[in-house]
Amino acid sequence: MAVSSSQLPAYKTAFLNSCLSAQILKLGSFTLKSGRQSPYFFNAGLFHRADLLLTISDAYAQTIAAARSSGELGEFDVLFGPAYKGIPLATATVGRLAEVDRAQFGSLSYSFNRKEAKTHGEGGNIVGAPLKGKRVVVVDDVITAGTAIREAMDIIAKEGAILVGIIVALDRMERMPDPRGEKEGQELDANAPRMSAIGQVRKEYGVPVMSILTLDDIIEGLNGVGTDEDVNRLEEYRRRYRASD
Ligand SMILES: O=P(O)(O)OC[C@H]1O[C@H](OP(=O)(O)OP(=O)(O)O)[C@H](O)[C@@H]1O
Ligand SMILES: O=C(O)c1cc(=O)[nH]c(=O)[nH]1
Repeated sequence: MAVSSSQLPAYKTAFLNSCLSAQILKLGSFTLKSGRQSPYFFNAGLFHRADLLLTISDAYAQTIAAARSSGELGEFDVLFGPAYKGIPLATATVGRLAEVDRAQFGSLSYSFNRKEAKTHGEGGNIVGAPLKGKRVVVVDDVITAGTAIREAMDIIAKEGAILVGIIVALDRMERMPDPRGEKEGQELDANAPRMSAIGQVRKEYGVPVMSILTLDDIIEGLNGVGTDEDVNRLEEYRRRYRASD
């Protein structure tokens, strides 16, 4: 299955094709951390091969560099990768940014958290650059309900750092879970529109949240390439869970 959409920029098409050929983006039936059943899943753990790691770190680096040039993203000192999948992503992206523009990005650092604090040796749960007083961009794979990104932001605040922006590979564009529960097959209340976790973070923290791909891009790319059944399932999921922002 090879995507060649005239509606998507070339870099998105190339990234989408890499994700499909390495089965990083899979179609089927998956249970998300939020409990939702999804017809697609983005497994960033599969960017382990050298050429794929270069592809994704280049996509993050180009998106960050463009946002810096346009002024959308302010100055920053550290890329922070939340454990676990954010760790190789932030680390590889720091290296790629220095290759893209050594004068501007050569002194950037990476930093990440341990899920469990270390009690011997250097101790603590931050590895890499200490965060105190530093301006930080978070690099992660996916934001769905926002649980993981909020944990990352709590760490940044606790360490005394300043959040400047967030970048993810995929914006799933879905509404935050309804605290009253969401039963399979039950129509979600159209009178109670809910924002995406990304929209909520943008509003609450006033920082840019950038993504390389969105669910709209995936559907656009797969139109006429994937099976009708797969595309219909994606469209139905988007219709059901679409966020209000
Ligand atoms: O927005 P959310 O609903 O929190 O879901 C998205 C997050 O969940 C997964 O990470 P997970 O916390 O499972 O950790 P991992 O990186 O160790 O896989 C995934 O990698 C995203 O970061
Ligand atoms: O919501 C999730 O748990 C989730 C979705 C997705 O596409 N990829 C992932 O790693 N987690």
